[in-house]
Amino acid sequence: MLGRLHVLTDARPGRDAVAVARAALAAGAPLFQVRVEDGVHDRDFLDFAAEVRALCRVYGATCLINDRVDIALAVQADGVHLGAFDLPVSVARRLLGSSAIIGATSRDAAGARAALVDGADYVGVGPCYHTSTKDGLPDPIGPAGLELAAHVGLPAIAIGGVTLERVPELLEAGAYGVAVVGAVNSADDPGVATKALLKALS
Ligand SMILES: Cc1ncc(COP(=O)(O)OP(=O)(O)O)c(N)n1
Ligand SMILES: Cc1nc(C(=O)O)sc1CCOP(=O)(O)O
Ligand SMILES: [Mg+2]
Repeated sequence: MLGRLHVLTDARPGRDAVAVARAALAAGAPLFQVRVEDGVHDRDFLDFAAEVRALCRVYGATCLINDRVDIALAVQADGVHLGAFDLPVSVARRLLGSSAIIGATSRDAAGARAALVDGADYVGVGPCYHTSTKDGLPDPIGPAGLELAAHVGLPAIAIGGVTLERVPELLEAGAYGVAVVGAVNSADDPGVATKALLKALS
């Protein structure tokens, strides 16, 4: 079953993303998405992904790779998350096979319907709120925008500015789950933050 809490790695310089991953996984995070900053060398992405993938195995969690089908194959991840500028879902499916988990970013209902037709397993819908984690995003769609994309037949994972306090309104709008960077990676205690998010999602 697809996890309801997707924790994305925060590999910005100066952060110990692996320590955060270990704490979140130990606290029960069911799914990690390995995401690195633009410009990271392939070799470094590969090594980091292999480390997180190995940790996910220890804790029985799902491991997805952001953007990169080749790295997912190389570390035997469970799947990938793909956006508008990444490989199409259909190509990733051909390369990864039917059992791979493939997520697609959707910004509206039309995008979510396209992801469904393309064979995605879930849609990452956002930005739901303002986020300081990523630049260049369109205006936030809010719970109302999420609601439109969450009812096309694929599990919707709300992303962008998701906090513990916002989880109830996102679930109310039809989210299957949430994806977070800051809410876990910038928390004083990533394990405690993970547990609180899981409780809110249950
Ligand atoms: C769950 C989830 N939803 C959306 C995204 C964003 O993906 P994308 O649009 O490809 O942007 P980058 O993350 O690659 O910068 C995501 N990663 N995860
Ligand atoms: C990686 C990413 N993609 C988004 C999108 O809307 O496509 S928002 C986002 C960053 C999410 O970080 P935080 O939980 O700290 O707001
Ligand atoms: Mg992408």
